[in-house]
Amino acid sequence: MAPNELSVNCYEGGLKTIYTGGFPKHDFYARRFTNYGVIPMFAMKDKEEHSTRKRMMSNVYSKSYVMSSPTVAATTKATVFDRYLPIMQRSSDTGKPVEMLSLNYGYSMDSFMTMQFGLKLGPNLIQNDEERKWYLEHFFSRRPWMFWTDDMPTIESWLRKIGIRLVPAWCDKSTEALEKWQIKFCDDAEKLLEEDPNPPAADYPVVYAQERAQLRKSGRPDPYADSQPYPYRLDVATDMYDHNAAAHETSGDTLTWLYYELSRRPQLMADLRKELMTLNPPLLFPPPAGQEIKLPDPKAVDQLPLLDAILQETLRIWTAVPGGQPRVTPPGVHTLAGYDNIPAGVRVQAASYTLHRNPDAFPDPLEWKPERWLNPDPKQLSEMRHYFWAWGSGGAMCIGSNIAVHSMKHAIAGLYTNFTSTIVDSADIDQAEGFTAGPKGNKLVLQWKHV
Ligand code: HEM
Repeated sequence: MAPNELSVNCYEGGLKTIYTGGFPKHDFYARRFTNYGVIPMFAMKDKEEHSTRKRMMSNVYSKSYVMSSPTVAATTKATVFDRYLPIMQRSSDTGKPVEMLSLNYGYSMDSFMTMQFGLKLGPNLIQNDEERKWYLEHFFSRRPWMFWTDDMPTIESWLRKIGIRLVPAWCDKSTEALEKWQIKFCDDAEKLLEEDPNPPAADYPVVYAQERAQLRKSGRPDPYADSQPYPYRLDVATDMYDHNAAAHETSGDTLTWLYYELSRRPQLMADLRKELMTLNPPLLFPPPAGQEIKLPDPKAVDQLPLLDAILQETLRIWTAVPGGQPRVTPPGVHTLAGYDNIPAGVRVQAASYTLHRNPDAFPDPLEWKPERWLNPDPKQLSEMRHYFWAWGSGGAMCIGSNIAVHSMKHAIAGLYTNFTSTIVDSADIDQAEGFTAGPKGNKLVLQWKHV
C-alpha cells in the first residue's frame, strides 16, 4: 500500500460501490496495456468511450455466440483433437512426461487466436515449440521490470532522459518484436477480408472482423489514418494484442493448477471421467475405428456439474488475476468500507486473492474443494457469488469469460476422458505475486497415461 492508496475487500460499500459504481480505471492500465502507443479498450478511462468500444465487440464474446459459432466449433476441434491431445498420447506411448505450463499457454493462445483470426491465419503454438518459446520468452522476460513503468513512471522516465535506465533496453526490443509479431495477424486478416469477405467458417477471423466492421460503421475518425495502410489498423491491433495476451496467460495458468489439483486425486479423476463419458458423443481420442471426430453439443459440456465445480474452485483458490484492480475515486467525497471523507483521486482496489479467502463465504478457504460448488445451501451460494471475483465485476468485467470457459472446459474434458495424469515435478507451484501471476517455479511436469 502507498500513501494515496486503499485496499477494499468487502462487498457492500466496497466492490459494489467501486466496480458496479463505475469508478474510472487508474493510469496503471494505460501504462501496462498500451500497444503501438494506442490506448486499448482495456485501458480506457472515459466510461462512455470504454462502453462504446466494448459494445462493438461484446456480441462475438456472448455465451450464445460462442456456443453456436461454426468457427469456434471448428477451431475447438482442431486445437483440442489435432494439436493438444496427440501430445498427451505421445507421453502415454513413450513414458516421457510433458511440461504443461508452457503447453497450456500455447493451447490457450491457439484456442483464442484461431477464433480471433480464423484457423488458417491463427498460430499453432501448441505444436511449434520454437515459436512458442520465442513468444513466451519475449512476453514474460520483461515482467520483473514492469514495476518501474507501471508504478514509478515519473522516476523511470526522468532517469531515462538523463541516460539512467531502470528498465533494460532489451525490454523495449522485446516489446517491438512482439508488436511486430502481433500486427502481422491483423494485416493478414485484413488482406483475407479484402479478398473474400466470406471465407469458410473455420477461417473467418471472428474477433478481428467484428471490431473492424463496427469501427468502420461508427464513423469515428481514425486518428492514425494518414500513416497507416488501411483504416483503424492501430485501433484494432492494440485491442487484438491485449485480448490474446489476456487470454493465454490467465487460461494457461488456470489449466495448469487445475491439472495439478486433479493429478493429486485419482478418485476425483475417475469421477470426472465417469461424468465426461455421459456426453453424447464422448470426446474419445483417438476416435473409435472408422468414426470421424464429432464434438458433443457445447452446452452439454458447459453444463456438466463436476467439471464446472472443478473449474470454478480452481478459479477461486488459484485465481489468475490475483492482484489489485486499481480504480480512482471520482470527484466528490466518498465512503468506503465504513470509512468516510475519502477524497477524489485516491487509488482504490480490491483483489480476488483476498476476496476468495473470505472464510464466511468460503469455509476452509485455503482448501481446494470443488464440492463446495455442488448443491450448496442457497444462502451460502449467494455469499459465494458475491465474493467470487475471478472475472472482476461491473462495466469493466472480463469480456472473454465465455470463450475462456468454453476453451478450458474442452481442454479438460478432452484430456480426462482419455488420460490420467501423475505429477513428475511440481516444485514451486505456489502462485507468484502480481496483477496476473502464474506458478513461481514456472512449470508443472506431468506424465500422462491413456485409460
Ligand atoms: C481464465 C481466464 C480469464 C480470467 C481469469 C480473466 C480475468 C479477468 C479479470 C479479473 C478482468 C478485470 C481486470 C481489471 O479490471 O483489472 C478481465 C478483464 C478483461 N479480460 Fe479477462 N480473463 C480471462 C480470459 C480472458 C480472455 C480469453 C479474453 C479474451 C478476449 C480476456 C479479455 C479481457 C479484456 C479485454 C478485459 C478488459 C475488459 C474491460 O476493460 O472492460 N480475458 N479479465
